[in-house]
Amino acid sequence: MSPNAISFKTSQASTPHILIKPHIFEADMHLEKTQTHAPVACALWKSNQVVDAFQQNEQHAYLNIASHANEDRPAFKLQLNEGNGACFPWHHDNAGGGTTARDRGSRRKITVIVYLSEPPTQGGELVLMPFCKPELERRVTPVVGTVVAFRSECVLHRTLPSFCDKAHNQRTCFTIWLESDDAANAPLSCALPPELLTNLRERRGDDAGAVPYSPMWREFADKLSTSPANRIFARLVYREMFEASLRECFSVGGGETAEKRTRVALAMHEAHMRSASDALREVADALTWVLRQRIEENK
Ligand SMILES: O=C(O)CCC(=O)C(=O)O
Ligand SMILES: [Fe+2]
Repeated sequence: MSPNAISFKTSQASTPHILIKPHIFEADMHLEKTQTHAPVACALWKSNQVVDAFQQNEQHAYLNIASHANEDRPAFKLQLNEGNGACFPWHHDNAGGGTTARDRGSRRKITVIVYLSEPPTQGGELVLMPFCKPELERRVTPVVGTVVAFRSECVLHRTLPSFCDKAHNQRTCFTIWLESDDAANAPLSCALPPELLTNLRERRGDDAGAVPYSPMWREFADKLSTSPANRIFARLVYREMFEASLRECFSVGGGETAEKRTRVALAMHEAHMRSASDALREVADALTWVLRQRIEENK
């Protein structure tokens, strides 16, 4: 298995920075040695059963799940989390990536995870956080026999720090990504309704802040929650949550290496946020207002 890494892109053009997640390893099914070591999982990958299940269900037709043959199949990975607090920070699964079958992050639509071990002694849950919908937050305990499928292009998610004291409760799973032919990562149009633009303009006046946010921002947030476009705002709206999870993920193990890794991860996060335009920030502030309202309502 090889270390699981995260790639950060600070702009559309820049080459990604790669940082490894301590104590998390993965094996890519495109590699022959993985196929040999995991023949059952490999047979499932090659059978396209999971793709078929999504394609044949009319309810999922809008997702446009694509079929791929042989080497062109989307990623299928085995994952081992050794514990010691190892975790994934908040992310979407289609945040860029290359164009080869192995690294085609941009078309991912659905993530299917099959858990394979006893639950960790502590933590390790997968947390799903639909955009601006705190009432829909879900936690999944990673226990053998559990299968979870979610729209990873638009649902922010992470795993919580995992601790285990026995070999059989090291967190193991395999992950199947389903892609669509429409490039979910392409430049996104999610036009603001004109009333919301007017609302922003009014708020920008001399009496800044005196004009309230329009309740229509709630509807806009709802639309965004099922669109990959929410990725543009997620880091700004959930900035503290992102930061805390990056610290948790990269400081595992302590010492100089962990400190350096954490510093780099946080610097990338900051750079991402700094690169946001003023207009984007303004919209993110309005969406943050929606999120805070909803958190209050759910108390
Ligand atoms: O291990 C999990 O439960 C989630 C992993 C994940 O989010 C990913 O591989 O992108
Ligand atoms: Fe993910």
